Amino acid sequence: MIKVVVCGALGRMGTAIGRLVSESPDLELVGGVDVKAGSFYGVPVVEAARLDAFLEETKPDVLIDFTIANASVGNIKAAAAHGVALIVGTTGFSPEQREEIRLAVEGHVPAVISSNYSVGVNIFWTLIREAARRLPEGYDIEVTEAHHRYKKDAPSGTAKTILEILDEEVGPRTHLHGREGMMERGDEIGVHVIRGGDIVGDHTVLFAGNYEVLELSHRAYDRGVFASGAVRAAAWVIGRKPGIYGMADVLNLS
Ligand SMILES: NC(=O)C1=CN([C@@H]2O[C@H](COP(=O)(O)OP(=O)(O)OC[C@H]3O[C@@H](n4cnc5c(N)ncnc54)[C@H](OP(=O)(O)O)[C@@H]3O)[C@@H](O)[C@H]2O)C=CC1
Ligand SMILES: O=C(O)C1=N[C@H](C(=O)O)C[C@H](O)C1
Repeated sequence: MIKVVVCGALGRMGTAIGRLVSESPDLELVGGVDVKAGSFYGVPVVEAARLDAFLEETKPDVLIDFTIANASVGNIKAAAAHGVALIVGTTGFSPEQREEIRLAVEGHVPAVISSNYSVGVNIFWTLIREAARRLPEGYDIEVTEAHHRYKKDAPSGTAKTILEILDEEVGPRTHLHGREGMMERGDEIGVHVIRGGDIVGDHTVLFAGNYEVLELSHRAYDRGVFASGAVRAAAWVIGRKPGIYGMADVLNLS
């Protein structure tokens, strides 16, 4: 059995992941970590300050982290120091934090890090790459994302991954976050963020040319799509060489 600890256990994603791990025949949920102690699915959730001691006591094979960027970096370092494999779904990292994570992980433990664990979004990213590569010059590009009212980071991690893909395929362009007032369109990529209600996660890329618009969209209806991807990655990551992997590796898309 693969022993799993979930960081952010009492959050929206931690709860969904904990349930799937507890129901899996191949995985054993040994506990959770959150800001406050508690329990979930019959196992303890310990306070964040006890993470090191908890890893020492429970000796998990994998730690799944869906918390917040500032907390996640420390959780990743703790797991790597204990030789625990990682699945990281947290978004909103700064470039400096990404570098800290890379240094903590590379050469130490295998880690899957993805801004989106759904199968659909991972296919969506390949379609965006293909469209951006094939369309001739002259198409304007706009990226829109919508999420629930509680989401803290903006734009979403998925939207940032989309922008990375577009930059790779069409060359780096300015990312213009919203528009207001008088302005002429240049060759920027417009980025638009919507927050409201209980929207699980919508992303759209629009390529607008003369007399035609190509629009690619993905809509998640339930967090289960992210949770099941993260749990699938947890089973996959065991036994891999140390280093950073993406969900495309798990799904064999690359
Ligand atoms: N990659 C993907 O597929 C997906 C990624 N996400 C990302 O996952 C993250 C979590 O999302 P979501 O579950 O909606 O957020 P929630 O706020 O519901 O859950 C996060 C949980 O982490 C807790 N937390 C904060 N600091 C720590 C810490 N140091 N150690 C342990 N737990 C801590 C929070 O406690 P408290 O509330 O008390 O601060 C909260 O319970 C976000 O970054 C989000 O963007 C979300 C969905 C899919
Ligand atoms: O916070 C969320 O809810 C989500 N976050 C991820 C992101 O920032 O891209 C993935 C998904 O869209 C849901």
